[in-house]
Amino acid sequence: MLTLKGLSKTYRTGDSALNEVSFTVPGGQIVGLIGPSGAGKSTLIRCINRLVEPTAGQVLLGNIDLTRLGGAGLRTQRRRIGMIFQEYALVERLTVMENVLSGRLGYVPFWRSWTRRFPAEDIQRAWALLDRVGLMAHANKRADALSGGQRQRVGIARALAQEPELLLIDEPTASLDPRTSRQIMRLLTDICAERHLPAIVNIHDVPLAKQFVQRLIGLRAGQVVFDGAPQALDEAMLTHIYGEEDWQPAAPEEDDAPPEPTITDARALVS
Ligand SMILES: Nc1ncnc2c1ncn2[C@@H]1O[C@H](COP(=O)(O)OP(=O)(O)OP(=O)(O)O)[C@@H](O)[C@H]1O
Repeated sequence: MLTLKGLSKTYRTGDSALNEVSFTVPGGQIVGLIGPSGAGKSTLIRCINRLVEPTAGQVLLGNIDLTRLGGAGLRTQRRRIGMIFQEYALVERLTVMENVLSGRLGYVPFWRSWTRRFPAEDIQRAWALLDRVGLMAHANKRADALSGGQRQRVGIARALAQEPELLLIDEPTASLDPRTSRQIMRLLTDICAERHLPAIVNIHDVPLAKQFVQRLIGLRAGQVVFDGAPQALDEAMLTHIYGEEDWQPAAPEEDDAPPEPTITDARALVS
């Protein structure tokens, strides 16, 4: 379980990016984080894994407050957080298997990682994960030979190889077509449920988020202005969160159906 208590961040420039953000994400739940550009979504994700130093507040993973840690303690606790990125962040010249195993690097002694000698149980775990994400047949391919959807599957398997207790997912589908985006969101929600993992997904595509997550949190100017089920997120609330900014993604190409003929068109056909 992840709990944020009064999390705030003011950058040195004076920009107040987060203002007293508090919420809890129980195991198995994916929260979709939405909001206009500059609302503080990336800052929130980065304050959780301490890539950005919060100005105030607590980040509790289980019962450990990550904001109090530094040095080795922080490094150890960061292993508990799996990250999944928009641009996958794979090592292109390494194989799929090697990329997945790199999720274990925080656990193996330096000399082993340097010689890429991973313990047998790590390799077994990596095979099981590749099976789960549907990439068994691609284990020995180089990452740069994969499609976008396959790369994101590697990114997911790598994050899981870490055996995380929390997933932070940043725009996982922003580089993917609509169909692949739905497959990736389905895989993520299934995996979180199976493993009882809490997750936060920063997502621009509100309709896609509404389709797959059980809970949405809307940020506006660093504050939580919506926290609830997708069904409760109506047009009025979306306008409140986004103001003038458009929350609709571009019309998906594959769903482009020919326009329904109007009555006038139909008459023209029979005349
Ligand atoms: N390194 C930084 N230094 C100073 N201000 C920053 C920094 N990073 C972000 N900000 C400011 O903090 C606020 C929140 O930015 P953030 O990137 O978290 O928003 P976001 O919701 O992720 O936006 P987007 O959807 O465009 O990525 C903005 O006002 C931004 O200008």
